[in-house]
Amino acid sequence: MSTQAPVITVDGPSGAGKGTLCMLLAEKLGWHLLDSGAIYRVLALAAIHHGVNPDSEEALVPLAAHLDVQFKAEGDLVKVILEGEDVSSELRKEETGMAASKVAALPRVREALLRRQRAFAEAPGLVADGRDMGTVVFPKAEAKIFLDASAEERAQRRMNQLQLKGLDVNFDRLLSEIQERDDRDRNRAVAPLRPADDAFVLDSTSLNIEQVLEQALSYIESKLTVAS
Ligand SMILES: Nc1ncnc2c1ncn2[C@@H]1O[C@H](COP(=O)(O)OP(=O)(O)O)[C@@H](O)[C@H]1O
Ligand SMILES: Nc1ccn([C@@H]2O[C@H](COP(=O)(O)OP(=O)(O)O)[C@@H](O)[C@H]2O)c(=O)n1
Repeated sequence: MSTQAPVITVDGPSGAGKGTLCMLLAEKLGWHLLDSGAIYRVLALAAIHHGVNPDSEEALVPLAAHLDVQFKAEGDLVKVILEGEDVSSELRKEETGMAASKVAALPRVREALLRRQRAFAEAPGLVADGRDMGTVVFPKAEAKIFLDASAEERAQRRMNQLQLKGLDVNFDRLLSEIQERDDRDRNRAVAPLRPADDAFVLDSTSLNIEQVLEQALSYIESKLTVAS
């Protein structure tokens, strides 16, 4: 990898707080942000929109290679445009996350998306959110965080988040969906979810967002000179 810009990776399971932490870090540092999960989610939506079988690696690879997606920052929000259509709200649905974890288990699909993800590493730096940012996409990243939390805490966070959006959600169903996705992400043959050997593992189960940010920043400051 010939990346000039420094990279901070944040990997971990669904609901651990990666997106929240990455947004705060990117804002504080003035760095770019890569939400790699959104790319897998967009691909899953593209497959659904085009009637492509989400189990067919053969059919998904060309779709992944030519994915027409734009991320447009609007204030605090990022609008996701797939083939000219705003798919931002469809993207965050749990069923889209589930479909994403199925397409993400296919090795050639991951391969087809590698270059697109690495292209985000531009000056002054990149904060990258995902499952394999520190292990596969940016193995030479300057700082690597693995953000975790118990499955129950993550389901509770997701439930609060969906309720705030006015959605009617069931805790047991959310918990089992999160566990099913965890199992698929952790046990796939390629780029499984796991901490990089040199990652700082941060368990946020009993930490609030400010405490997570504080611990992440103090780790990053020990690795880089830009965060102070
Ligand atoms: N440490 C924390 N304590 C409580 N809630 C949190 C914490 N970190 C994030 N959250 C909340 O949990 C929800 C899921 O966080 P998010 O950043 O989307 O997780 P992920 O990107 O890992 O799936 C959001 O509503 C977020 O505000
Ligand atoms: N770098 C990444 C990011 C996401 N993914 C897959 O995409 C799915 C959705 O990722 P996400 O980060 O948007 O999900 P949440 O953590 O927000 O629930 C995950 O369950 C993974 O299967 C991946 O395989 N590799």
